[in-house]
Amino acid sequence: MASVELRDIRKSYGVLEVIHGVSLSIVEGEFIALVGPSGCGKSTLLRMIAGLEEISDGEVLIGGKVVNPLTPRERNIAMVFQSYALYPHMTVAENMGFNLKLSGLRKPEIDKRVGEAARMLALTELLDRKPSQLSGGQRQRVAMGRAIVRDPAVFLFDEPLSNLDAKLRVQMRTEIKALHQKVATTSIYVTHDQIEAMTLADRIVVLNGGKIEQVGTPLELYRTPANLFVAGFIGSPAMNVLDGTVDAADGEPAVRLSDGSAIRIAPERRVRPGQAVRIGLRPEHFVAGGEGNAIVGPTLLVEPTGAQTHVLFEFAGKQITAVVDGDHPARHGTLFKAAMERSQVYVFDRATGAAL
Ligand SMILES: Nc1ncnc2c1ncn2[C@@H]1O[C@H](COP(=O)(O)OP(=O)(O)OP(=O)(O)O)[C@@H](O)[C@H]1O
Repeated sequence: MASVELRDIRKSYGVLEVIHGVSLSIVEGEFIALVGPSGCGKSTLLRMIAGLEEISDGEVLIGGKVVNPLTPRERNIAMVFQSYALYPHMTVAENMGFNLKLSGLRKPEIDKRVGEAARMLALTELLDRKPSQLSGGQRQRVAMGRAIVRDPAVFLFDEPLSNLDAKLRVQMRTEIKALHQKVATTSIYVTHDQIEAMTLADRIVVLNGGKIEQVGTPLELYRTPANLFVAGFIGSPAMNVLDGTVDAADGEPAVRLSDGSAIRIAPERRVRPGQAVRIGLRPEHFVAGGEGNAIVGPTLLVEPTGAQTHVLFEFAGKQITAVVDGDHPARHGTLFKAAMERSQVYVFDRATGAAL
C-alpha cells in the first residue's frame, strides 16, 4: 500500500499537449476514480502512472519516491485492463502465478498466494480450468487475481468492466468494492461510467480536455459541483439545464426563464440582478404536481423503470426529465407540473459555467 502523488503532470504527442498540468494527492489505501468524456486523457494519465507512457513534464511519486525513471515492474504496481489478456494455454492457477514465477518466487510461495487470492475471488473451484472454459466475469476475476497475488503498492484499473454485460458489471462492481475493503490497496480506477465511479470511489476526479475540473467525494460532486460540466456529468439521468436571467419574484431572488416564468433560488447564491445564468434542475428533485416553484409542460414520453418512472416533458422549448414514483399516473399528451425546493435549484454563470 502506498500514497500516489502527481505533480503538474503533462503529456504531449509531438506539438499537441493532451494533459495540461494535473496535480493530485492520493493517500494510502484510497480508492480514486478517474472519470470524464471520451478523449479527456483518463487512460493516458493512468498509463503514465503505470510507466507505460513517457511523462512529458512533471513528477509521479509512489510511496513518496519519484518514479519517473523507473520501469513499470520497478514501480510495484499491478494493472487490470478491459481485455483480460490471459494466456489461453495456461490454467487459471498458472495465469495467476505467472508473474510470480517470472520474478523467481518459489513454487510453495506461489501456490500459497494463488490459493489465497482464489479464495478471496471465489475461484478455488476453477483453478485447473483454461480461460476458454470460463465466463467473462470469471475471466475478469482471474485478471484481478493475477494483480492481487503480486501484492502491489497500487492497483490501476482501466475500464475493467466495460466488456461485461449490464448485470455482470453490477455484480463485479460489488466484488471490486468488497475486495478493496479486504485488501485496502491504493487503487486508481478509470471509467467513463459515472455510476461505477460513484459507487466505488472514496474520491472522484473529473477530467475534461486534459485538465481536472473537480476532485471530491461522490456526494460532494453531486451536491456541490464546481461548475456546469461536473454538474452535468455526475448524476443520472443528467441534470436539466435552462437559461435565464437573475431577477426577483415577490421580493425574493429568482431566475427569469425565457418563457417569462420565474424560478426562485436560494438567497445565498452569489448572483447579481441581470446576470445571465443557467439553472440546473436534477430530475430526482422534482415533486410531481407540487405547488409553488414549478414548471409545467406537455408530457412527451413516459418511461417506467419499475420503482421509478422517468417523465419527459416540454418546457420553454426544451425536453425536461423528471424522475417520479413508479405508480405516478403520467400520460403522454397531458400537462405535467414539476415543482422544486429553491435550495435544490443549482445556478451557474452562463459565460464561465462556474457554480454560483
Ligand atoms: N499515441 C497517441 N498519439 C497522439 N494522440 C494520442 C495518442 N494517444 C492518445 N492520444 C490523444 O490523447 C487524448 C487522450 O486520450 P486517452 O486515450 O487518454 O483518453 P480517454 O479519456 O482514456 O478516452 P476513452 O474514454 O475514449 O478511452 C485524446 O485526444 C487522444 O486522441
